[in-house]
Amino acid sequence: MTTTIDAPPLGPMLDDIVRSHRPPREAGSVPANIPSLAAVPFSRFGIAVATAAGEIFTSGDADVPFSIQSISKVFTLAMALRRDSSGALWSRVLREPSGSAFNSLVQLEVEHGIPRNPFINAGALVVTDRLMEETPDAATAVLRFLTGQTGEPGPFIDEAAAVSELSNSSRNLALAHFLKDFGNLRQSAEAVVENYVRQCSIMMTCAELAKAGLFLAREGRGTSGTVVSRSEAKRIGSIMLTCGMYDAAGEFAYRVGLPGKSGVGGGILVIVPGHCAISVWSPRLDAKGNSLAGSAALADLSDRTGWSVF
Ligand SMILES: NC(=O)CC[C@H](N)C(=O)O
Repeated sequence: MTTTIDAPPLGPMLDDIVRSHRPPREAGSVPANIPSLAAVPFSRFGIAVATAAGEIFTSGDADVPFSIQSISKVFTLAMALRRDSSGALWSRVLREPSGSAFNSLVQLEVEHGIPRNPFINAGALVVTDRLMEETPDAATAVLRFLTGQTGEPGPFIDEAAAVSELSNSSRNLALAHFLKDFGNLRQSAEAVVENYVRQCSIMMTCAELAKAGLFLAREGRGTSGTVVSRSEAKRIGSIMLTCGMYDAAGEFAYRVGLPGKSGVGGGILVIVPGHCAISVWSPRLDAKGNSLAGSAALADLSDRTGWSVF
């Protein structure tokens, strides 16, 4: 990695990324099961970089809250690992790329209720179930964690969006019932899906999300102390790289070369270990459920800066 944070100047570069990648016309899709996301204008585009040194650079709609959706899976995993000193979580969920859609049922049945990784829906349901063992209202605990990391009261749960997603959650309920049938869920399927959907409905801005993810770029050290150990931070980054973009993880690693986690709200969180956390948001999605313009912008940014783990 030859390029440093401030050369070339990051602020003007981010402005240029926004100019180049903000969608000029409607393209891509919105998720069918989350009605509130269809109402977000296609032309929204924001980007933020939070540096290990404590600086924050933003451009475009970086201060507009959006639904973090599956990006929440990174934070729930970090929270669960903090409570999992025995490593028992890893007997309930694997760490392998799935090569399947994030909400696929097929693999879970064939593989006897052990999800491939914590970043597909089945794996995230197991992680949420683990959090609920100590904290029944896990979604509120996730919100508190994020508020703590951003140092601002900004993040909030869009409860109306959660209610509407919950009434369209047959597939996630099916996954949860499969997990329960295989003995891999302690709480009821309904309670786990409700917490999961509420954690997905957390609203954050790009600036807040980049700040919240910074501990992963700083060997586990967050804004107010250690979040996870150095080796856990490395491992979460490894799972982001191999599984964070579902069945497009290989393509994203090829184009961007950095650990990332997407959500169907159109956000992507990316980690440059030792340097910074980047978040980008553009609401329209490709066929795999990843932000269309967001992925392109990150490929462009990593090419311009040389930021890569390779
Ligand atoms: N990939 C995602 O962001 C999926 C999250 C969404 N809440 C779902 O479960 O379908």
